[in-house]
Amino acid sequence: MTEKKVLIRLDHIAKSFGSYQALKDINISVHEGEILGFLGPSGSGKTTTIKIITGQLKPTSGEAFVLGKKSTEINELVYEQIGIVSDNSGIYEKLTVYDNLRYFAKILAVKKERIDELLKIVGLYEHKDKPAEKLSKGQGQRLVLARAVLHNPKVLFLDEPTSGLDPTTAMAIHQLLISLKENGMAIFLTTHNMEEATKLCDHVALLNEGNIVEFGTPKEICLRYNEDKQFRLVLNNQEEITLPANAATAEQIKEWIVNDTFETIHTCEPTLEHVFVKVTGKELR
Ligand SMILES: Nc1ncnc2c1ncn2[C@@H]1O[C@H](COP(=O)(O)OP(=O)(O)OP(=O)(O)O)[C@@H](O)[C@H]1O
Repeated sequence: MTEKKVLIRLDHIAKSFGSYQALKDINISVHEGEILGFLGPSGSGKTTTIKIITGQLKPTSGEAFVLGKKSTEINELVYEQIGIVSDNSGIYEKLTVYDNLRYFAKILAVKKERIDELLKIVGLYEHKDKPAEKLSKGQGQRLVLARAVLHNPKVLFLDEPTSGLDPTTAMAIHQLLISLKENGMAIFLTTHNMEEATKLCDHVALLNEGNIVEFGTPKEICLRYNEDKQFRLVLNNQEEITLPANAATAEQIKEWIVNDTFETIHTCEPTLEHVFVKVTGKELR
């Protein structure tokens, strides 16, 4: 098997604003075909990190690389292979959905057929003649995403891609991100939605007060915090009970199996949301 290329790398990145140290010592790699979830409470340094990787901010110390190039030296050739979705996404409100994409397609030398293909994927094809200002929030977010991936970049940065979207639209965006990743794109994603991170991300980095305090697959991280091993059962009379994983419980469950006394049995490992609150001491926003 060929080794996957590292497309984003942060090497001992620190960033101070005056006397305030926003990032302390950040080290991460994101490979081709990987979605990294960059999670952290409000103000923990997520946007600052994206700005450093994409060359919009200089780190105080350390080095960031994107597509093998130092972030402080990114040129047009590298920018052409990066997609960024943030608040300021450069959509022209008065232009129609189609014309917005056609405008960027021209700049990026993308074939017109790609516009129709993407509009269908993000579910905006039937709205293609609407001015962007008339789109709903979810439709607008999908247009911004379509614009960011129009030229099929190798690396994509997404700040909260599905915040405030209905579940169907969020799912359509998830499917698009999975297909982009399967085609080799490296996706760097910030989210406050722990369910989204669990479902979508190959790896998750948990940022707190400028440091990465946990890193791993969502499953690995959750299992690290599985201290009180327990089972949750629903009995035939709908009663729900939680029991510790010990010999007495094993005996009890054996008896219930023999007598067909329960409906369901689950293990109770913590969710990423539990871990987040435990590690950061902060509730999700
Ligand atoms: N230009 C700046 N000057 C001074 N302080 C800044 C600047 N940019 C960010 N900060 C501070 O750095 C810290 C990290 O900010 P950042 O925007 O990276 O957080 P975040 O994790 O993206 O937060 P949120 O989830 O709320 O978007 C915050 O305390 C913020 O006030």
